[in-house]
Amino acid sequence: MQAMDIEKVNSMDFGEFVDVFGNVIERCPLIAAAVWSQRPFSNLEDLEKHFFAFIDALPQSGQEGILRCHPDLAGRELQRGTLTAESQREQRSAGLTSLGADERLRLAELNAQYRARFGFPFVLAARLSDPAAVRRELARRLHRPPAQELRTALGEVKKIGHLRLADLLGAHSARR
Ligand SMILES: NC(=O)N[C@H]1NC(=O)NC1=O
Repeated sequence: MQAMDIEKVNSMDFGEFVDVFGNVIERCPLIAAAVWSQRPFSNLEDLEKHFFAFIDALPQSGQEGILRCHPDLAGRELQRGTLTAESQREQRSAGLTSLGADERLRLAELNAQYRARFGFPFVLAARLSDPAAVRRELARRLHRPPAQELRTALGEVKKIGHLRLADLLGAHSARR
């Protein structure tokens, strides 16, 4: 899709808005549906603020639910080709689509350990990473206290959402 300006966003009806922004937060179109009610938006930052405020206002069960909507990095969905277009692109840009079998297995083991410990999948903004960094971060975050890890993981969801929004609105931002 072509980049658009904020006036265009503000003129969208509900259906169009959810079509365009429904996957800013992976597989959580409900968030875009709720954000639509907050229009008009003054700019990209303002729009983004509403997505993030919705996440922050959720109870812990809802925040964990958001994390659970994310596919594993280099996991079964990638193998099967059932990732969302956005996730596919992000995982490819991180080099996760061209891993050797050993590396894939190692990541699958770490992902399984992480999920067993925290009850949600390991989430990281893949576009800002590469296979070695993914493995390193997974191994490091695996040992953190659950409350701290939940905050970190939601921070990664926001980084992913920021990059997806910036793509849609054609903003050139390298903010992490
Ligand atoms: N598990 C996980 O982090 N998944 C995601 N990360 C990312 O950049 N795109 C995703 O789908």
